[in-house]
Amino acid sequence: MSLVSLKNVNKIYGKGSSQIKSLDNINFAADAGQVVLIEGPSGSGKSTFLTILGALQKATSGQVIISGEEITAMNSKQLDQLRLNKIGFILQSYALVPYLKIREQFVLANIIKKTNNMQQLQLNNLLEQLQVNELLDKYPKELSGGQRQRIAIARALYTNPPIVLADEPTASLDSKCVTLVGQLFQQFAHQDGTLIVMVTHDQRLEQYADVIYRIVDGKMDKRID
Ligand SMILES: Nc1ncnc2c1ncn2[C@@H]1O[C@H](COP(=O)(O)OP(=O)(O)OP(=O)(O)O)[C@@H](O)[C@H]1O
Repeated sequence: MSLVSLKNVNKIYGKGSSQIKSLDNINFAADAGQVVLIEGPSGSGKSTFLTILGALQKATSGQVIISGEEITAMNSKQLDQLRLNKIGFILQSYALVPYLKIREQFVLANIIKKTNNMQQLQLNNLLEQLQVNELLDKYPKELSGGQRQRIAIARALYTNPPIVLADEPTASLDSKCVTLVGQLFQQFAHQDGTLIVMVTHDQRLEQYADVIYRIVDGKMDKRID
């Protein structure tokens, strides 16, 4: 069984004449251990797709199945638990807490999700691999966009989620860092069985993907398998 799947999913924003069909009958499935890339032009529905796949918002119709559970009927508490235990998010906004030093961002993640997080040594290795290990005593505002982005990636991976959903994870990164992140995603997927789903404009990430889909005007096609 697939780790995540969407069946006949539609998403309509707005009402009446101002309606926008952001997702149009999407069928999608992905397995543990895959790096999946979703590309498409601006406004094509990529972020909408990712937020529905991550149970951050509901589809207008269709089924969303995460780890064998159909989420449509879940209440907000159940959805919170599902997201906490199963999904690591890498969002465009980075979602770092502005008044916490970088090391405290990880302490906070450990307070929110208490079990199955990385040991200190694993975290140190991860931060070193992403070349952000010297930044632990800084605040987010003292970092560049690319440094913040790599911290957000480390924080998402820190809790060992079976599913990582990434929205434009390399938008602020130079090519050297794209290589680091691409290799890291492959390592987590192929060695640890993590499912990585990323939506992006960044063609530099294509070489690290096992499967590539394209969304145009809310419709999804598989491009490379
Ligand atoms: N909350 C919302 N309310 C109304 N319309 C929305 C909302 N979110 C997205 N849309 C619309 O849905 C469509 C798809 O948007 P979405 O953000 O998913 O695209 P995208 O491919 O991620 O774009 P980008 O690459 O620019 O981030 C767009 O027409 C957008 O304007």
